Amino acid sequence: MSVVAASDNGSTPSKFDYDLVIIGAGVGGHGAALHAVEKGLKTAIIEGDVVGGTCVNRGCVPSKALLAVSGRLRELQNEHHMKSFGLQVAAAAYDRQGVADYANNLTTKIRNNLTNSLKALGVDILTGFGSVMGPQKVKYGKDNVITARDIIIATGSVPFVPKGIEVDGKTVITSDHALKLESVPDWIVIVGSGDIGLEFSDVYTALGSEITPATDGKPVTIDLIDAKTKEHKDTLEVDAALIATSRAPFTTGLGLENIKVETQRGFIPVNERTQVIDKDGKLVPHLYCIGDANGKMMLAHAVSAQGISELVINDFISLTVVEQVTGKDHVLNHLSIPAACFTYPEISMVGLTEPQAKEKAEKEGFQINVAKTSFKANTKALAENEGEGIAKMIYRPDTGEILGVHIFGLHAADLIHEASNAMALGTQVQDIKFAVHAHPTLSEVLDELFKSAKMTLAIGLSYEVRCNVQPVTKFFLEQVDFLSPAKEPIAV
Ligand SMILES: Cc1cc2nc3c(=O)[nH]c(=O)nc-3n(C[C@H](O)[C@H](O)[C@H](O)COP(=O)(O)OP(=O)(O)OC[C@H]3O[C@@H](n4cnc5c(N)ncnc54)[C@H](O)[C@@H]3O)c2cc1C
Repeated sequence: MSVVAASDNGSTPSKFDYDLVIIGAGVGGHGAALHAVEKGLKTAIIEGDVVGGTCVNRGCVPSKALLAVSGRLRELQNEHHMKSFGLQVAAAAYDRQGVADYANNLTTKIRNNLTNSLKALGVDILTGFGSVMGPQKVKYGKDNVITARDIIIATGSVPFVPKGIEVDGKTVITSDHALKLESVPDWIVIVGSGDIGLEFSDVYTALGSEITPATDGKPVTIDLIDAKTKEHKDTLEVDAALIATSRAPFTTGLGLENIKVETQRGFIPVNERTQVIDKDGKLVPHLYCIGDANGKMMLAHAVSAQGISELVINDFISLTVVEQVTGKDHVLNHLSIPAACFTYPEISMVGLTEPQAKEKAEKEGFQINVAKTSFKANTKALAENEGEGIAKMIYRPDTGEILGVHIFGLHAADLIHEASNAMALGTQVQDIKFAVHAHPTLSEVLDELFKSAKMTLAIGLSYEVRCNVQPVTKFFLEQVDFLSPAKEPIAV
């Protein structure tokens, strides 16, 4: 590696220290680095803090550890639920520090795994704050400059705190603080009801906090102002407030002005292939931005998918001639990426909501149908005494295209993948309904959903997808319809 003076700026280097340099070792940077090395690229990753980024250190991992513990506690404390199983449980309690340690230990373990995997594969981990100095040139730490054929920015995001709110880390906190579980306030207000706010409300309620507001003499005062009229509605006095009002991209100090890139509300503009776009609308050669910093979809698995997207890697390969590019142009379909909220019960979704699908249908001139099933009829859910839940699918009855699936119920976050994979692979309802599901499993909720869809053939015949509509049968149905138009669905 050559380390040159920081003042050596601007011109395009003729040979490079690395094939690929990634700024930020969160899930996005980590995933991209592993795949780049797999493809034979000499790769470095620059990290200003600790490997693993938000997901591992301040996001998915510790929050899911806390949810796992609090979920168990909630179940054990639910006497009615336990009795229905014929179980008697002595008063369940918890040790706050023990719960905090559990989450922290898991974080450390996964962070170490990630760091070791990078080292084992020969990725250089360069420590320090990174910035782009010019085309294919990056600075990190105090004065170290390296060159790279390609650069990926994967600098992620930080909690967004609206103006006027002062975070002190003790009584007014963000998710960064809350995940350490240094206290369990009696009365806490969660500002923001996105997935982070909802998940923390699950954790705190299970651990005994009161999420609704509060009595006098408390350290935190919250004024409720009507967002539209600005009229003062109420004042709450509580022990603590968790500010969970979304995330802001972490893109300051990245030297974007050196490559004529202007952020949009802090996000780095990219095209559908995550190539960075400059202020004149032109692509910046050899520069990509993945993950929360581009704002396309602020979820760990979406970030990883962007990082390992074949297009990005193929592009590097073609440049480094490690392999021949097969000409595959893979653009990640963000609509097929599932999202989940790990509350009790879980919520998951993929694709369009019903209003979004309606809008698209009106614009493009097609019909949509909605199918619904309940967990109440699912044997496994009933055996678990968890029959509360629904699944819903929005689809095109003329083509069988699945437009969106939403699930609310036990293990919804796991169940969604059958739908998201179907959408990613373009599988249609009339095909997936033949897939066989083991009994008794929760996956039968989706099986029922697919089977309950009602299709309409192009010539106007309705039939239930429950029948075996292979191409020959379809043809037969069409003939029947042609000879003697049927008004009622025909079940075969
Ligand atoms: C409480 C919480 C729970 C979440 N739960 C889930 C979940 O269940 N499922 C899910 O899919 N997503 C979840 N997320 C979102 C998920 O964590 C993020 O989408 C994901 O971590 C983004 O990855 P990233 O690689 O883009 O950025 P990050 O993970 O934020 O990583 C960016 C890295 O870049 C480093 N960095 C930044 N700037 C520089 C610089 N200039 N130089 C050097 N290093 C730099 C940072 O230190 C950081 O390590 C959660 C988030 C939070 C906050």
